[in-house]
Amino acid sequence: MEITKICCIGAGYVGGPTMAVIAQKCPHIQVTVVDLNEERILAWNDKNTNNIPIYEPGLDTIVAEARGRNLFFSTEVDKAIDEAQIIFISVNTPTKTYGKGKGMAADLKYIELCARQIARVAKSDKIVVEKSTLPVRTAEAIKSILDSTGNGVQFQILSNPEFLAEGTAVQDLLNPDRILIGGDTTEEGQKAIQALVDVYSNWVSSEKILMTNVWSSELSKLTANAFLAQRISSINAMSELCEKTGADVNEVAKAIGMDSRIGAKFLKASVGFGGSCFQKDILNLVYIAKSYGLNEVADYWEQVIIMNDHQKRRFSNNIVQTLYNTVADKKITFLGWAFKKDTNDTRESAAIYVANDLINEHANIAVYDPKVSRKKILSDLDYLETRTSEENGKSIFTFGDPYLSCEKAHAIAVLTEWDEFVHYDWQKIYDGMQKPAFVFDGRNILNKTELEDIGFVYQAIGS
Ligand SMILES: NC(=O)c1ccc[n+]([C@@H]2O[C@H](COP(=O)([O-])OP(=O)(O)OC[C@H]3O[C@@H](n4cnc5c(N)ncnc54)[C@H](O)[C@@H]3O)[C@@H](O)[C@H]2O)c1
Ligand SMILES: O=c1ccn([C@@H]2O[C@H](COP(=O)(O)OP(=O)(O)O[C@H]3O[C@H](CO)[C@@H](O)[C@H](O)[C@H]3O)[C@@H](O)[C@H]2O)c(=O)[nH]1
Repeated sequence: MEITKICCIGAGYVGGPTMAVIAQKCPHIQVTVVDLNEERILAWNDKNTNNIPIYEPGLDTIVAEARGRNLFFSTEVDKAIDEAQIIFISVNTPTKTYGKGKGMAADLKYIELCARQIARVAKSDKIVVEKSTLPVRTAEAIKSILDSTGNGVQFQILSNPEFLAEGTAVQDLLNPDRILIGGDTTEEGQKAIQALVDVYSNWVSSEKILMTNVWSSELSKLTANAFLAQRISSINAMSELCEKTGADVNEVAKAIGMDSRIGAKFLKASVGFGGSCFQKDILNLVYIAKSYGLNEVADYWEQVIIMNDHQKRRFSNNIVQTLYNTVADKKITFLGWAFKKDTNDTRESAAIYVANDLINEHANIAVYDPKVSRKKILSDLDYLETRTSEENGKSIFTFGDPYLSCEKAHAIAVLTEWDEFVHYDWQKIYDGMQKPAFVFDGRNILNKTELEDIGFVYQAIGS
């Protein structure tokens, strides 16, 4: 089957960049990204590609090249579904905040709505691709909804999880480690797999395209995130032991990372991992394991989250303790609010939880982040429902200039590893601060010797 029209439901951090790259690499395919969120679609269509809703290095250039040619952003969901041969579902699958599985299971209501909408609208055969991260066996539920229409339309469901990391999304999409496609072993299933393989083959070599059954594909995504997050919690656990013993976690990470069986990546100790995926996907994995009665499996993975929560809490406790057991009315400057560098995404960022703890201790928090707005910071805190929006507003001070944000501060906490923080004039910052001037480096990016020579009291993670 020659694919000429693709539609993607969900113009978020996955749908937007993924479809932009498909459109760039497949000029013969019309790619339409649809979303219910009008504001988001308007921003994707903004004449100035600096204003697209997602900040990812290189994304604006790709959008500028393909948009209007074969890449379209629209709120006309029905029309796009009707026209497309392949429909990607890239909607959000957050942790449930209500009912059975609250706080653990993935909320599949948006997925189900998509399936029902496709079932209602489709008049010709479609390949439906799960791009969102989903619990293993979700394809079964989607299939059941799609096959109940009685209108004779044939649907093939594929699982094609996305492995991009934010901040490097464009590079990850252009040069993926692998493309995973799960589908049925039937002849129709194999044809559908081949149609999707043909799309990716426009820029990904065949040895990187892996085909499995649907359940393996769905579960591989949760497994990959669990393994990645586990490495961070493992090194963070060691960081605490390093602090007690005089070992240095950076040295330990380097030493173990040189073992080719362990590998050097994802061993950076930090204030704790954030982002919309790791916690959500591990909690989902834990829930699935429990639902099959696999309590040891569930407990094993839950420990990754417990360790991460401990790491965030340890960081805020240490700030309070070091500042003579009180931060009340003190100015603590946060450099960074995003969950990692090179993204404007703040979901589950460690900064939110550290700020929340310090506001409980009556600190004033000054924030500078090159890509995150005051509105976003306040909504992140409001979401925790620890106190009123008004109270949050009175505790948070945001700055567009990093030097101003540090003026008269009692302490600086580095929450995101933005490159620019390393290159600041730290002498100038020191001169403007209260003394002793403390720096708590939650990302281990600053030069300890240089800072101590200036006069800072410098504390990193794990040394
Ligand atoms: N963010 C990442 O880096 C990443 C990477 C890999 C996989 N994932 C997975 O991809 C999925 C999407 O994540 P995201 O970060 O892009 O989420 P997101 O919240 O940024 O985007 C989802 C979009 O879907 C839209 N939407 C929801 N229901 C809809 C409907 N019925 N019709 C039309 N639009 C609808 C929302 O308005 C939103 O704009 C999740 O399952 C996530 O786990 C995310
Ligand atoms: O050694 C490390 C590596 C990462 N982090 C932190 O871990 C979090 C997640 O980082 P990263 O994995 O790079 O970004 P995400 O965009 O969350 O990407 C993860 O989650 C995505 C969504 O499922 C997957 O597609 C990706 O493969 C997976 O890496 C961030 O807070 C990082 O600062 C560390 O603390 N130490």
